[in-house]
Amino acid sequence: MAPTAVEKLLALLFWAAVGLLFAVFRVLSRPNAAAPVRKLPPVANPLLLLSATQLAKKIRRREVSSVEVVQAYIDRIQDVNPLINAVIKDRFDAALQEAAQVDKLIEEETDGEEVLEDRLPLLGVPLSVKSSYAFQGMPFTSGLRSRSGVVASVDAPPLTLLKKAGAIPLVTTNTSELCMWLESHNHLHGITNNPYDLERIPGGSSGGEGSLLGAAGSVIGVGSDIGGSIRIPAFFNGIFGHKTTSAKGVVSSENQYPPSSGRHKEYLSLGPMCRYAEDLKPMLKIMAGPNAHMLSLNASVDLKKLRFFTIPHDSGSVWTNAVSEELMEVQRKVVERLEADLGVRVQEVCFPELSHSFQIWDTYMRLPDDEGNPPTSFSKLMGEPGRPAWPAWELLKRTVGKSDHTVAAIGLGLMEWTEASAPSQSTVQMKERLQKKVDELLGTDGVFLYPSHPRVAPRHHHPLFRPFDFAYTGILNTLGLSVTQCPLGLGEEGLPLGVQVVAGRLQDHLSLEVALFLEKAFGGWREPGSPATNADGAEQAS
Ligand SMILES: CCCCCCCC/C=C\CCCCCCCC(N)=O
Repeated sequence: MAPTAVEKLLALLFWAAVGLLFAVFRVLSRPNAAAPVRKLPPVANPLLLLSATQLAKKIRRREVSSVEVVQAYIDRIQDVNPLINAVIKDRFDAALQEAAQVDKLIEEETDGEEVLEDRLPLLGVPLSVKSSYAFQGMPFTSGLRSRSGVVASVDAPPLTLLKKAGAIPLVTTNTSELCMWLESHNHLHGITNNPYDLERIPGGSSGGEGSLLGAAGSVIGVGSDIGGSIRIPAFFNGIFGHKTTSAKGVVSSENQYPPSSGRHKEYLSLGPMCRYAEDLKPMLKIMAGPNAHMLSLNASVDLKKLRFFTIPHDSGSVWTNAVSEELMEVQRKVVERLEADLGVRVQEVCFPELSHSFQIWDTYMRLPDDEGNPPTSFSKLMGEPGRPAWPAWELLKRTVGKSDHTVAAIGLGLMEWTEASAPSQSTVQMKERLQKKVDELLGTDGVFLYPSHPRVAPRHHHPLFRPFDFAYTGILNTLGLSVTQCPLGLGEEGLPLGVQVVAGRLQDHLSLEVALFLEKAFGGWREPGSPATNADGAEQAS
């Protein structure tokens, strides 16, 4: 699968042009060295350091009231949001009223704690919601200026299920424009910052969720992922995120904006994002509702009996950056811990087809659905009803600061013009070969480790100059696998490290179990802004 001479030449020209543009960007956007470095305030309230599972238990036992927990999160959001800009809109007053009703219900409950746990497992626990989910009464904009003022009139099904389980939504959070970029920036709600370094990106498209969770402004949240939109923000913000097996609607993707079309329904996965690994499984169980049985979430998993593999990189794509040494090193440490603690052998494997991850993802994203309906074009989604946007015109307008769209969205619109009308047969064959190899490797008891991204959280706008690095996550959507993004401590610059834990289709219980192990072994989420975390830049990964 070595690149052809033509591909090498194209890549050379592309990277030379990008290098030039980047040099110009650096000159124009030189940071003000004299500006004080702003940091998040440390977490003062110990309630913010408990998992949703523990909070729900304490609320049920009346050791703490739901009002106290909700108020603690409101206070934290008010402290951190001016720095991270993760929240689009809050509903604090309504949430406090709902929390008071929860406390009253518990006060009057006579059926006992277990019945309550069974019926309402998240009773009284605060929740944050990505704004691509319809959330009744809240903005439903997907970062599009033309949708300013659009308010959802219903709840998306997974949100309905979480509310039914007793969770109390506090806020809706920012995304990239049309949820299709790895930086959460749009010209309606602004730019969201990474809580570990405000000059860096929180990832996207569920970047508002990632940032707020990383900042301890939320304990559980929900995201969506068609190319990495749960896992990239989970990685950059040091939290857990689960991309559910992509099998048409295990977790319903109804009432999302943009709505999925073409093959997107098959690759879009909705799933939980959270700070504590023990919340992943209960959340997913709730979000999947009647389909939860498809994921074997109740099956017990003996990690010692699993087969483990590690894939250190994408076999040398000419379009992605090389995986940094600190990320390679932390993945090696995971291998060592698995081998030492579980007595398993972790085998290194390599799939040359991964070097074409971007081409495979891109090709399959453009395919029609089973009825032959192609996906809605990006330019159409960018425009207004009946009036698609003209990306070239938008680019001209952007140069004079007059476009409603971000450079990333305009770039994606322009890229559509370069696409051939028929998919490349060699790419389709390559994907089929890769799918077969991966399915055989994983079976129903295999798990592999794969880098989440080649680098830790980049500085704002830098992904424009490395647009294909998301292929490390995107390829796993096309392959339809279950993937849990796990944090692994902080690296040299005080930024979160992590890895993707990948299991076969519908084997979500396996990657979720490995996440619990890795949280114990590596310490899970670390508080940004705490003196312990920030001493000399970082607490190193164990
Ligand atoms: C200047 C803009 C660059 C244009 C070229 C872009 C080429 C890359 C193509 C697609 C990037 C998609 C990024 C997807 C990130 C996650 C999406 C998701 N919702 O899961």
